[in-house]
Amino acid sequence: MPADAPELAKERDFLAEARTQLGRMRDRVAALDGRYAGDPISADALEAALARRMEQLTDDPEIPLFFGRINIEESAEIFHIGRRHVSDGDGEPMVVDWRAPVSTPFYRATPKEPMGITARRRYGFARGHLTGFEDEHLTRAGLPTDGTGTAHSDILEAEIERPRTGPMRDIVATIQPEQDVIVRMPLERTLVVQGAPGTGKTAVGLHRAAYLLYAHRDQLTRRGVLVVGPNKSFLRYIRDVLPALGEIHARQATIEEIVGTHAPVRAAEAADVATLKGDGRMAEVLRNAVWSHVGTPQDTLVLPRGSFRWRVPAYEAREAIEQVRARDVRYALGAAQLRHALAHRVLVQIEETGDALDDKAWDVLARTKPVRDYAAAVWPAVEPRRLLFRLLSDPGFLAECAEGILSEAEQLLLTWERPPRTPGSARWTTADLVLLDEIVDLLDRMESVAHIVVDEAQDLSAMMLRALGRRAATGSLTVLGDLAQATTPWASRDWSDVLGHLAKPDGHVEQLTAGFRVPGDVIELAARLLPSIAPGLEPPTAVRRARGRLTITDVPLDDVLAGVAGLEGSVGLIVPDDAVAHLRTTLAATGVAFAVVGEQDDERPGPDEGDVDPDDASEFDAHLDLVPASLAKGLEFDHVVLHDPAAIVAAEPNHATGLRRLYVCLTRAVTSLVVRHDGDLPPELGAERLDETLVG
Ligand SMILES: Nc1ncnc2c1ncn2[C@@H]1O[C@H](COP(=O)(O)OP(=O)(O)OP(=O)(O)O)[C@@H](O)[C@H]1O
Repeated sequence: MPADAPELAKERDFLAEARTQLGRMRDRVAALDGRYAGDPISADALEAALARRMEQLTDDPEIPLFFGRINIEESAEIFHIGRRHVSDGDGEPMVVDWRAPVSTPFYRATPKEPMGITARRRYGFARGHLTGFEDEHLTRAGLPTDGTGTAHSDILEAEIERPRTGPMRDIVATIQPEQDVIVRMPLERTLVVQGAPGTGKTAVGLHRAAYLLYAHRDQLTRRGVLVVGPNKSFLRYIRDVLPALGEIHARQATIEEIVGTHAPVRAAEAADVATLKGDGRMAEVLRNAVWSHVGTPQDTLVLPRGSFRWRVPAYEAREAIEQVRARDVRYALGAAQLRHALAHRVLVQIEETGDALDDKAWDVLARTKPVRDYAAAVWPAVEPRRLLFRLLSDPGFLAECAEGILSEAEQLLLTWERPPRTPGSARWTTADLVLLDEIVDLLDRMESVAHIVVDEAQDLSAMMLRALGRRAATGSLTVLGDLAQATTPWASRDWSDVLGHLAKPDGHVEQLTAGFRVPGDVIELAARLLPSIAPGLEPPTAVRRARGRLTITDVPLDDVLAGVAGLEGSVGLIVPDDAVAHLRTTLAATGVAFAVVGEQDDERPGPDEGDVDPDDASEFDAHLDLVPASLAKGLEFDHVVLHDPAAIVAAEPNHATGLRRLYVCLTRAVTSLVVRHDGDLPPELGAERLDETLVG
């Protein structure tokens, strides 16, 4: 970093002035009074908007107001770039938002393609204090480069190498060109981002959400943005990222929470049953099941009106049904349209007698009891839970709906062995709720949000993807995932299938290849599994300078834990799920403070509801996290102790899935990884080829 003291002093003055101006902006908002709005509803909305604006303008002294600067060649203007826009008293920008178009060259300019800027400056900060800067001149030849056309940056390197603590942080100061291209893709584009572990998929997806919220503020806040993650612990891990970028309007949910509005999940089921329920063919079965309710009228509709009795013969009612069905509308709308079609036939007869009737009269006819009763008999209302209950408990009905779609064996697999007595007493599983979601949508079109970011998407079944696709029917999606990390039996093998199930066949696949998390040695070990689990996929290229520390050992776990106890940064002890309870007790006995990832899912007692150990840390804030292997996905820790890999593999329904789970667990480490085994390492790790020095 250059020791250019006068320039550094100038930048510090600029920072102080920017802070003053931010304070002024905040004071101005504070002086506005929502109560003077025209009516109470606008007043409430205005008050809420002002409160939000105040929140956005809050100055956190720990967070730098800007992290970069660019010099524009043509105008000779200088722009400081930060998390939010700050203007001076005359409305001139002092700091521009990182998402503004003017900021793009900060992320993407190279000496080869300077994008209209002459220089880029990056700032070093420590707890909000400006400590230095480094300049990169993009139009001067002969610069040292790292081979990618970008000069080496110590500040960038320090950010990438920093020890990890706590939940995930934003990467706004160091977004890389290949990542920035994805972040700023147009809203209409549905994208899949395939990337090996630690290539920044989650970070990129969240920054893309923040970018889209900025670039299409009205549309996105009105119609909504949804971030979907694999489980609640993961959502807790990422929950601070968007608020740190000033965005508090994105809903974050798991797929279980999304479909959980239909009924509570009360049971789990065998993998083969859940897999079949997640199969895309189920959509066709459910469609048949819903539409099987439409009957063939045999009787005449008779509608008494005054002294007349108007009639619609059965063959005309059949015709009306055909016409409505040909429109391919949702089932419930079809029922309403049938009532109107029947009423219309009566209307025409009345008009033929010389009576002129208007549309209101048409509506009234459609709502008369004889029309409603007749329509309800041939196009009855369908209750989703009742329908699914029937499908899973009545083999005859299932056979009718699944004919030519599911084999007899598959139908048998779907049918409940011991059916519950009523739909109300059914113990629904997650896969059932996804089916209910499909039925609800067959009945009535669901509302669509403007954009969905879905993480770990490789693990979703076809039916789950359909549930998300319909929620973005008039919007778009950013789909993040890694086929090599697929650990559900219903996972996708191909991104074009995923796009098909999302009903976005035109979406396209982007790749991220640079690994920001996992050090080289650890990648090399994990990559040995790739030929068995995802033959077409490449490991990431480690951009981290640190090679990392990798130890493979069979010494007792206590000794390993003693070895990592004093290390700086977070420690994740990843263990087979069924070892958690035992290790929890063992760790508690040692008096070490730790948290169990996922434990917060089961409502912890409040302060007045029992004894909460004050030493109990909450996950991601603790130095040591005990992590069930099934919840390791998406997380990272400075130091990982991976306990009993053979048992982690064996816990999965098949060996390939077990190896993928192991791959996920092996790739959580930022600095060091200890693989602790009992002499039974999975052969795919190539233990015989392990370097002597690694084997502790
Ligand atoms: N441009 C960047 N600058 C600094 N750090 C980065 C950058 N991109 C990613 N990282 C860091 O790399 C780590 C991994 O990122 P992230 O979790 O988004 O990767 P991922 O591809 O989603 O991984 P996984 O497949 O394991 O879920 C995070 O700590 C993230 O902050």
